[in-house]
Amino acid sequence: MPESIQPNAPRRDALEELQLALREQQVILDTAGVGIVFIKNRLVVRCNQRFGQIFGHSDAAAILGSTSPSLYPDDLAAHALAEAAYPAMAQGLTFKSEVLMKRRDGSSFWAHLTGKLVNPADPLAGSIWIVDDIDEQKAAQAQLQSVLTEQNLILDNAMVGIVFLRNRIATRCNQRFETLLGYEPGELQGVSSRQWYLTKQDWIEAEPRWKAPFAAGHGFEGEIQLRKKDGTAIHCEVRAKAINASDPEQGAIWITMDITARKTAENELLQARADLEKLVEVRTLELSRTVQELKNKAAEQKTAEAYIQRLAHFDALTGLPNRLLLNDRCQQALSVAQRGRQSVALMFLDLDHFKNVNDSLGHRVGDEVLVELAARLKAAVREQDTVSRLGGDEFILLLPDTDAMGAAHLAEKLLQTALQPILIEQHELTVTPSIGIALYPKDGTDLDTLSRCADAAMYRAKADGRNGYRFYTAQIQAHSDRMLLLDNALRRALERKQLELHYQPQIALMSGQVVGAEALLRWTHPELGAISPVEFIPIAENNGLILPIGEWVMRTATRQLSTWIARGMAPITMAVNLSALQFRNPNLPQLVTRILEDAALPPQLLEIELTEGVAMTHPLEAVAVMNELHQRGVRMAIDDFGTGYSSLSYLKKFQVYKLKIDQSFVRDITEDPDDKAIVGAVISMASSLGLQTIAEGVETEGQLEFLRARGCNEAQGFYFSRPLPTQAFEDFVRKQ
Ligand SMILES: Nc1nc2c(ncn2[C@@H]2O[C@@H]3COP(=O)(O)O[C@H]4[C@@H](O)[C@H](n5cnc6c(=O)[nH]c(N)nc65)O[C@@H]4COP(=O)(O)O[C@H]3[C@H]2O)c(=O)[nH]1
Repeated sequence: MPESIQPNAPRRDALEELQLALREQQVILDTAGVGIVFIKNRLVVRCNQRFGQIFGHSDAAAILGSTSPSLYPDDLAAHALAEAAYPAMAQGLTFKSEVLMKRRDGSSFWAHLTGKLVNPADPLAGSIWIVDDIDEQKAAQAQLQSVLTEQNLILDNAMVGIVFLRNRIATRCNQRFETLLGYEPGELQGVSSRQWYLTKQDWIEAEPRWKAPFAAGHGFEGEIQLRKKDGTAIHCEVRAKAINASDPEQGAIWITMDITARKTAENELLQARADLEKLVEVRTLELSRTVQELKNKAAEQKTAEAYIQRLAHFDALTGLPNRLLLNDRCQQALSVAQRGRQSVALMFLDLDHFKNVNDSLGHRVGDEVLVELAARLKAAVREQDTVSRLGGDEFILLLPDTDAMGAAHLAEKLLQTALQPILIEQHELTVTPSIGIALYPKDGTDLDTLSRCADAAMYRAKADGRNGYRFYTAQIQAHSDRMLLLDNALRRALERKQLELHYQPQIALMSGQVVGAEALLRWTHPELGAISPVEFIPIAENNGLILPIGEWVMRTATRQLSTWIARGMAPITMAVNLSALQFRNPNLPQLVTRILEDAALPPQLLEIELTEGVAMTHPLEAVAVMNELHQRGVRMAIDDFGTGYSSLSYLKKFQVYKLKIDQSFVRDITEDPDDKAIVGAVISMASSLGLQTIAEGVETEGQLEFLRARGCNEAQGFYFSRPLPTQAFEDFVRKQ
């Protein structure tokens, strides 16, 4: 603004110099970045272009003449400035201040004012003011300030600990960081971060962990354990970043969170999970054990059920079907046969004298014989046939679609098969079966009837000499019907007093005197009449009735003898037959003693007759029982001697008193040289063993003479007398 500043110098040179100086000054003023104004008498007297621009004038001249208060927002502000500035300026000082000023459009702006009086000694000479528009700078400052304030606010209220570290020294931190580590406000200022590491080693080792990411411009994140002021350790999660990656000297900001509680919770959670896993493992193990146990139980149960099923349907010893299964199969076979008009054969097979095997060799050997026989029977039949075992040595074979010829053929085959020796341990055994056959529909249409028929036929086969087979016939039917009838009738015979004893005299051959009586059982049925003991004794032995009947016989006979003696008869012996079943009763010796005591009879007057078979089946036990009876004074006789096969060695051991020569030898002794030889040998052998002999079935004088000549001690038979009723016997004795 050269035209704005008019020089006033009188001298030309000086004037020119002045003008030059003024021009220079004007250039300075015009190019100055700040507004410069000369105020006099509160009026803008002169100013540079910039001043005008600052106040909103495009031309500085436009502002000339304006009052200085108009440059301020209001008079009050103008007055306050004047109050502040003029006293200092009056002292020649430069006044500096930042004040709010007003532009032409009325808007305020911040300006930096520098003022000086032209002549401090004369304030009216005016003043020079330099106005620097610092509004933008001010705004920026304010903005910065507000940002800083916000930052501080954030810093102070942050929920995480924040620390600024430079060269690992805390330059600043928020309160959270201090409380996190248990320090008072300001305590950590300027403190090395070593302070909050657990050990120096930790602190040293931590450095490379964050240095590398910082250098790469990355942040660092990690979990570290820090130490509180009181020494306790806390778990912290830290995130850090260099303030300026390219200048590590500027330090880094570290954000720290106490995650001890979380960590503890996590650890607890981990522990809980581990515990849970362990528990689950244990439970799983327990469960799997339980499952296994259940499986085992189920398997056991299945096995048990299968076993029960087997037991229910199969014979445990041989594995053959039992009666239950046989019933089933028989029903099926019969209904098939009925539809197809076929014949079915039912075969009963029973081993002859099997009891002897059991009795002499023991049940184990007996069992093995049965197992072997079962296998042979099974191998001999067709697949559709059923071989079953009812128990003991009884087998039933069900043969579907088999007629008489087929059954006979198979029976022959079975007899041959059974005949093959069976080797058990050191024993070579041969068993023979007796077979009875019944046919559907001829003999019966149901299992029960067919069974009865086959059973009866089997008994026929046994009666006919064993080791053979018989078909069921009408004759057998009649026989088996009678057996059944007798069986039933015998059950009531004792109580109905249908039994009676007859006595057959036994004669001493030297003196001809009656020295004994054999008690022989008689059964007279009201309808059936007299029934021979030969017929009913086997039935009684079979159904067990022989025990009470036998006891009755012994009691009656001994009592009778006692009565006779009481009536004056010379004492004789009373021979009583004893069945195998009675002999096997372990209480026999006591029973005999009791009976003798009851009858008040001396024991030596009782003679117990045992058949050879009875004594020989269990020789050792027989010896024991006989010893016992012998010790009690009872005498024993071996009945039917010669029909069996007594071992001489046992004979010596038995406490036998007498041998009774069977009537089958006596019958023909007058003619048959063999019988003569046998009877002669028996008598001399008995004599050499110190045994008495009695011959039974003596019918003729010739027989008697032979026996007497050979030294037989006694005899009985029709030649002397038939068995007699009580009174008749008494009469017989008296008459002799
Ligand atoms: N041919 C012929 N026979 C003669 C002669 N003398 C006697 N007898 C008969 O021969 C049998 C002898 O009896 P046993 O051999 O013990 O044979 C007896 C015996 O084994 C059995 N018995 C009879 N009574 C009893 C008894 O009370 N208990 C037992 N367990 N069995 C008995 O019945 C079988 C038959 O008895 P019984 O019919 O009384 O037949 C008797 C008898 O009457 C004779 O000169 N010639």
